[in-house]
Amino acid sequence: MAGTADFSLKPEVTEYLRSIFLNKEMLAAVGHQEAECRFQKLLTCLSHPPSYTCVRASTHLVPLEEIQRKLHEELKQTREVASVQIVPHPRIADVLLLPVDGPRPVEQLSSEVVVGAQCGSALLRGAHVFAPGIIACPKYMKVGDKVSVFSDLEGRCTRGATSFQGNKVFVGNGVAEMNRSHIFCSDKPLRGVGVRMVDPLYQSPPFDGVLPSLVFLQNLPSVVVGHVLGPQPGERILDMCAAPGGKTCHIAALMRDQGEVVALDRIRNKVERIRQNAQTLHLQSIKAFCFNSVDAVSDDPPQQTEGPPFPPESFDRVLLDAPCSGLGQRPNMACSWSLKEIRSYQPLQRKLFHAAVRLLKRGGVLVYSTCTVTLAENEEQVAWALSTFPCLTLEPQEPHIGAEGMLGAGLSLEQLRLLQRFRPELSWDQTETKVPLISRVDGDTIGFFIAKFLKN
Ligand SMILES: C[S@@+](CC[C@H](N)C(=O)[O-])C[C@H]1O[C@@H](n2cnc3c(N)ncnc32)[C@H](O)[C@@H]1O
Repeated sequence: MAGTADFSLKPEVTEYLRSIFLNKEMLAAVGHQEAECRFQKLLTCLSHPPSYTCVRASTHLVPLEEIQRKLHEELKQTREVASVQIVPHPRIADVLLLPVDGPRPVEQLSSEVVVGAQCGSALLRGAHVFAPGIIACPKYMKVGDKVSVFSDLEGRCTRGATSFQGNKVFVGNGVAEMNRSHIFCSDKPLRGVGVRMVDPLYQSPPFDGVLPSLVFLQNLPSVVVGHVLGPQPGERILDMCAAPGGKTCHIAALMRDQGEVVALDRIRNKVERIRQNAQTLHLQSIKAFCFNSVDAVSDDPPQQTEGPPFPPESFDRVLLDAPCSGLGQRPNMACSWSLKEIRSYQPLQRKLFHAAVRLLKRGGVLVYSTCTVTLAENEEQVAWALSTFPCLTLEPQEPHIGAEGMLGAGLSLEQLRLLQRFRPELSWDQTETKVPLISRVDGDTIGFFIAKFLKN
């Protein structure tokens, strides 16, 4: 495939991931060759975007067909998108899908701009190059010049360089909106678009600010989480790690904004984002607080305030969308984290899990989710939870459109069947570009994991 290479990781992290995907249980089940092949496909597909953009529609405000029509009109009129296909998801009633065009045959130019790996990943999702993301550009680059944009995978390019021969990947062509001197020699803080992408490797519809109260950009597995939690009008729900509030808002919408959704996050300015998103989507049942959820449960007599900490058994349902190593995110061309950083999440997730179980009422539902692919943060956490909390049992999930849980953590086949792991590597096939969008969507997602528990 033209353009992007495999997901670039520190060698120790690649080896760690390989040991997960080639674990003993997996090798016994599928054999060495198939396990290795799946692992290689995983590394490749993580560096490419899914073949569609997923938006969650505000069906608590307006019927889906009307949102689909409005979105169509809006993209055609204000964004001047000539033809746009918008398809409702066949099983999820509040999801619209828009195909991404790519990888497109784009010819490389002689003038090169180099950006950081994070910026490069954003370009694959349809962004333009913001000036602070530019690391190198031609010596005499001026406004209006046509340039090819490359992503520096290993962070080796020197800021201000005029060229770069290291490990880089082509992400498309654009037009400079700033001179080189403005980018590298200005005293003022750099702002704004430095290169406008006119011929990106992947073309997705420009979404920023489109129908803000009616459509919300969200990965398909993240939308599935809200449905699996199954919130009902009038209930009291806790979202323990909520910012920026995508799932919080979905939960409130599924409850028709009746009841209470308590959203906690440890980072203050991120909590503000939850409030902004709730306001934009006209949701009043959300109460957001800045708080460390590890300490969100207290045996002290209840305070008069409505915020945390809360007495045990305060909530009908709890969502623990845990902070995680994020290795399922797509497209992601490079991750510079050390193995120590990747492995640091399991203990934190367990502390959060303890609080989650205590805060949940008996008969209540706990959903645990991550956007990563490791066993340590997914199936191993489930095995640990089932042995640590005898009151918990695994529950079937609806909808269940992803794969089963992965072998390797000692869970039974029956238990694995109750888990939902989105595994893009299982259906990744670079030759099958003609398969209709609707047959591809459920397999072509970010890497994601969902477990649903009942507290007995
Ligand atoms: C995976 S993100 C959540 C995404 C969010 N659920 C959504 O759908 O928009 C994890 C969040 O957990 C927050 N976080 C990390 N540790 C936390 C803690 N101890 N207590 C509360 N929030 C925490 C992070 O700030 C981050 O916003």
